[in-house]
Amino acid sequence: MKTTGKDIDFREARDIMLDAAEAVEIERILLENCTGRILAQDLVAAENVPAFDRSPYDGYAFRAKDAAEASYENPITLKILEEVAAGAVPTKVVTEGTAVKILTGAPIPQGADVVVMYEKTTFTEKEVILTEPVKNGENIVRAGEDIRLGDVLAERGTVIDCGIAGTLASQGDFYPQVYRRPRIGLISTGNEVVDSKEQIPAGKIRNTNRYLLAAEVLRNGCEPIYLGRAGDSINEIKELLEKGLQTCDALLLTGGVSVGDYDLTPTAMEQSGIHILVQGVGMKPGMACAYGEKDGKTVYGLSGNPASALTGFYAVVMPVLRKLAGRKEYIPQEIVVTLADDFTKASRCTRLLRGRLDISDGTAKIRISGKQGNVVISSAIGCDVLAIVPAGSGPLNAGTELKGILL
Ligand SMILES: Nc1nc2c(c(=O)[nH]1)N[C@H]1C(S)=C(S)[C@@H](COP(=O)(O)OP(=O)(O)OC[C@H]3O[C@@H](n4cnc5c(N)ncnc54)[C@H](O)[C@@H]3O)O[C@H]1N2
Ligand code: MOO
Repeated sequence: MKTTGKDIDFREARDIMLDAAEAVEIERILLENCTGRILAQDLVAAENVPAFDRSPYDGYAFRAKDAAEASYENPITLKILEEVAAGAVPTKVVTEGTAVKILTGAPIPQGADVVVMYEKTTFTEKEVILTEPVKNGENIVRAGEDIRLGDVLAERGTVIDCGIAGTLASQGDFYPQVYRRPRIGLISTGNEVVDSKEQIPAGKIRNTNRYLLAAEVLRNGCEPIYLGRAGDSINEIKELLEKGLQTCDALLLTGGVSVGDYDLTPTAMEQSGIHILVQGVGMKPGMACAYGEKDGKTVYGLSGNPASALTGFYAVVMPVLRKLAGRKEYIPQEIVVTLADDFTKASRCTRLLRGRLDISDGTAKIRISGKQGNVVISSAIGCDVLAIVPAGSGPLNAGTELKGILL
C-alpha cells in the first residue's frame, strides 16, 4: 500500500511503519555491558534472595519465648553458644536459655526465632541479659523476602537499568540474553552539504543532520553508521541506499524529499526497490518526507531541514527504532503539559513544538523557545518533550493545556 498526501496523521504514519518492522535477533553479552540494552528473556527468579533467613542487625539470636517475660525487674540471662559472622554458618542449635551472638547478614541459627540488637542488651563474652520482652519473628529477614523463586521480575523487552542488572547478578546470570543493537545507516543528500571540518566554500553548508540524528539513534539504543553523502544524483543516492540495505537494519536519509527539481530521494528509493508506504505527513515541521520498506528493512527519507528531520524522527522513526531494538513499550508516553509561554502562530495542521519539561512547581509545564522554525536546530538543545498543537489552532496563550510526547 502506498499512502500519499499530507493529510495522514503522524500516528497513522508511525503505525504503518511500525507494522513493517520487527525486532532484531538476540545475543548474549556480559552483564557489565548490559546497562541500556534490552532484555530478551523474561527475568524469572531461579533463586530466593536472600537465600536463607538472616539477621539485619549485630546482636543476639535466641528463642522469643525465653524472653517473653523479660523486664528491668525480671532480667533474663542467656548463655552465648558461639558467634556467627556474615559468611559463616552456625554450628550450634539454640535451645532454651541459650543465644548466639550474630552479626548483620549472618544466617539465623536453628532454634532461634528472634534477634535483638546489641544496644538493647547487656552482655559479656559468655552471657547476654535481656530486660525487655521480644516478639517472635522480630528482626529476621526471611529467605525470599526480596525475591521469591519463580517471581517474574522483568519482562522481555524491558530496558536494563541498575535494578535489572543487580537482580540478574543476584540470580547468578552474568551472561544474559539481550537484543542485538540495530544498525541504523545514515545518508546525507545534497550538493550543498559538506562533511569537512575545515572552512567550507561559499554557498555550502555543514552537515548537521548526520550528527543530530546519530545522537538520537544512539540514545534510542541503536548503532548509527554513517554511509556517506550523496550529491543531487539519483545514482549516487541509490548507491548509498543499496550499500545500506545490505549492511543495516534501517536507513535514515535527509534531504531531497520535497517537490523541487533536485528532490530525488523518493525516486532513488523506488529505483532501489524500496516500496514507499508514506509520502507526506500532516504535521509541521516534518511534513515533507518519504518512508518505505524493502525486505523487512524500513527506510526513512526525512526532510533536509534539521528541525523537520528531527520532528519526523521523534514522531515516526523513534518508535520504530525502539521496536527494532526489542523494546516492549516503543511508543513514547504522552502527558498533559501546560504552555509556559505564548505561541503566537496559528497552526493549520498538527504542529509539534520542541520544548523542555519544567516540573519545578509540581505541575508539568513545557517551556518553548520562540525559535520553532523548520531550519532551527538550537531549540533541540535540552528538548525532552514535544507539545502537540492540534490542527486548526489559532495563537495559543501561556497556560494552554496540550498533550506532550515525552522523548
Ligand atoms: N516549492 C516548495 N518548496 C518547499 C516546500 C514545498 O512544499 N514547496 N516545502 C518546504 C519544506 S516545509 C521543507 S521541510 C523542505 C523539505 O526539503 P527537502 O527535504 O527536499 O530538503 P532539501 O531541499 O534537500 O533541504 C532543505 C534544507 O535543509 C538543508 N540541509 C539538507 N541537508 C542537510 C544536512 N545534512 N545538514 C544540514 N542542513 C541540511 C538544505 O541545505 C536546505 O536548506 O522543502 C521546503 N521547500
Ligand atoms: O514540511 Mo517541512 O517538513 O515543514 O518542515
